[in-house]
Amino acid sequence: MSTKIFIDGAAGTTGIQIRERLAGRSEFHLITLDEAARKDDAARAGAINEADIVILCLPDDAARQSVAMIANDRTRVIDASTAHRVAPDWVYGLPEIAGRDAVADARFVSNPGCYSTGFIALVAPLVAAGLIPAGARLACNAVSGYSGGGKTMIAEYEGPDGPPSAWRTYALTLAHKHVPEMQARCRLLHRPIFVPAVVPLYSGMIVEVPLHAEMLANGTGAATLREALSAHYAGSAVVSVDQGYQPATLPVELLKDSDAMRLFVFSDAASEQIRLVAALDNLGKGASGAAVQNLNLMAGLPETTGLRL
Ligand SMILES: NC(=O)C1=CN([C@@H]2O[C@H](COP(=O)(O)OP(=O)(O)OC[C@H]3O[C@@H](n4cnc5c(N)ncnc54)[C@H](OP(=O)(O)O)[C@@H]3O)[C@@H](O)[C@H]2O)C=CC1
Ligand SMILES: CC(=O)N[C@@H](CCC(=O)OP(=O)(O)O)C(=O)O
Repeated sequence: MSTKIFIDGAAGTTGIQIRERLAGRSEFHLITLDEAARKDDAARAGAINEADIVILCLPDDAARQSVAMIANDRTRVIDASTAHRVAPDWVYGLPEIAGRDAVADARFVSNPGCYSTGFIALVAPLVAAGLIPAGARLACNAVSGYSGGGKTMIAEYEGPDGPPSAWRTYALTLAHKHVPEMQARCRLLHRPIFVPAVVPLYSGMIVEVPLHAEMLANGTGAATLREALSAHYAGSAVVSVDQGYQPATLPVELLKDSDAMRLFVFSDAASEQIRLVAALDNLGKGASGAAVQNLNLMAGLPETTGLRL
């Protein structure tokens, strides 16, 4: 029997990419609403309560509204929005950190933010291993393709006047919506300083955490960090850790159109300064690819089915 799926927000950027990844998959039956009904609350409530698993690809308030529409004890949820990412009764949908079984068994799964995926993948295993102290005051620089801002930013960058900028930084209030999940899911005592930027590329992402060796547990250098990350992600078909790869540059397009994520540990010869770097696609492991990976686990299927690896 196929699992009934409803994507609430299926006409949006993340929703469309999830539908593309599910096309032709006989394990799933997709419940759809036509254009006239897709924002009709009664129609959405009907679809939500008919579904076995609902994937929310909506703004935060609409996502909260969808969850409130559940009137049974059976429908399970994957929420791509920020609404439930630090909620205690939701499993954080980064199976490489939360655990595959936790995601597979969960009723409510919160899909991570795209930047948070890179940051948490780099930092959480190193904090857990005691190599980055929980009290470390971290910074995170990142660059994203403009689809990260959904339909509104796509319209801005693809409008008649062309892209508004070749590179622009933002979150200048230091209150970006991903910071709470970054801190909580890495078990850090202090908020990281988050410095994101957006470029005129549809999708792609680099997330970086610069470190001084003095910030780390005694004697920890780049090799130790790389070994710890390699051990943590051993056996993962989605997340890989590059061994001693030292290119001169790393383009934001590196993992464009892929659902995988590559992690790097760069250092100077003396290992006194280190750059932890994650490359992913904001719509791949950063959103739709991650949602399909979580969906596979929740449906009892191999986690990489249908992913672009
Ligand atoms: N883009 C990305 O890289 C990532 C996005 N996310 C998150 O995923 C969610 C979706 O983002 P994204 O796909 O980019 O956003 P989009 O703006 O591209 O799509 C959102 C969709 O939701 C629809 N919608 C809005 N309100 C309602 C409502 N009340 N009922 C039904 N549908 C509604 C919109 O309708 P309409 O078409 O009429 O505007 C639109 O189709 C957001 O919470 C976002 O933060 C998470 C990780 C990465
Ligand atoms: C380039 C850009 O604007 N990116 C978005 C984050 C995209 C993402 O991860 O979405 P959610 O956290 O909303 O789910 C931003 O910084 O707000």
